Amino acid sequence: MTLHIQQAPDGAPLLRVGALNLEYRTHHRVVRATHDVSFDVFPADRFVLLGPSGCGKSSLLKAVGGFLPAMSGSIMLDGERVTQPGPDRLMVFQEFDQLPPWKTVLENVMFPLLASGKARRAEARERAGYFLDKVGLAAFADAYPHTLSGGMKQRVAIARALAMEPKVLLMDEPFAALDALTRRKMQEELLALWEEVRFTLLFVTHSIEEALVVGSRILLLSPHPGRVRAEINSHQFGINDVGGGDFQHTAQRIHDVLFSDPAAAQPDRDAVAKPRFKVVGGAR
Ligand SMILES: Nc1ncnc2c1ncn2[C@@H]1O[C@H](COP(=O)(O)OP(=O)(O)OP(=O)(O)O)[C@@H](O)[C@H]1O
Repeated sequence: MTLHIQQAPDGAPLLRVGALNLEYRTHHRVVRATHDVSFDVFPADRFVLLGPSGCGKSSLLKAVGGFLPAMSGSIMLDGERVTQPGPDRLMVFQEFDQLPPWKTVLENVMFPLLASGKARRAEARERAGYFLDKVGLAAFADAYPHTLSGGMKQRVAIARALAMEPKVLLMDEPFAALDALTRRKMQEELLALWEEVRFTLLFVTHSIEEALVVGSRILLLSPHPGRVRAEINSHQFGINDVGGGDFQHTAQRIHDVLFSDPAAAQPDRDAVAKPRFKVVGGAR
């Protein structure tokens, strides 16, 4: 089976978010979710949006997904403005009830391929089988979702999204509802899958550890309303680095940038060997 890996010409960003302001308007008030957020995601990035609860991470993901319109600013995917949802941006959520319970695992993965007209039945079956194998669920193709564990359901949701070969896979705290051991295993499996398929990932979490493990680049957002505090490269960390000195040091610095003195975001002279914090904003 041929997989189409997204390549942008000339190293251009695949996804470009510019000065994005997001708001929710109710009868009584207006809630500003993000303020002037800008970032670029390149092909095969594992780009993480990290920040405290309420800083607008999910709102950003919804906006990239085309479900939440921009109040101002822009979202460009592969040179096209994002104005509505599309099969080139698929989302995996935290909840375990993303799979229609009346369809088998195989039918669940085939469904978007058939519904979107992206593949006919035979090809959809082949693709679905391929990705179910990749997430270790080939033996459960005929099972129904209610017979699966939470982690298995998330694997099906990932297989279903990847089978569509989206330009960007959007994941909103996909492992947050899992127990610690399963969560760690799922992170490991996601990285193994990425090694094989090299998809582009936009991943939301409020766990610093998860951001460092899953991400190759991390955008740090301030508390509500979310503004960009800093951006770091984190590709050097993997699952086996958790607990190590460099990992802990970086995690502590991220914590400082996110939660305490914004001046901690300033690069210090003795931290040159560690991930570079590209400071985007100052104290606010
Ligand atoms: N449907 C909505 N209507 C009104 N306000 C909303 C709505 N959804 C989110 N908000 C507000 O927008 C802000 C950002 O919310 P969002 O869910 O994007 O944050 P988050 O960083 O993903 O938080 P968490 O980590 O807790 O999920 C919050 O102040 C929230 O109360």
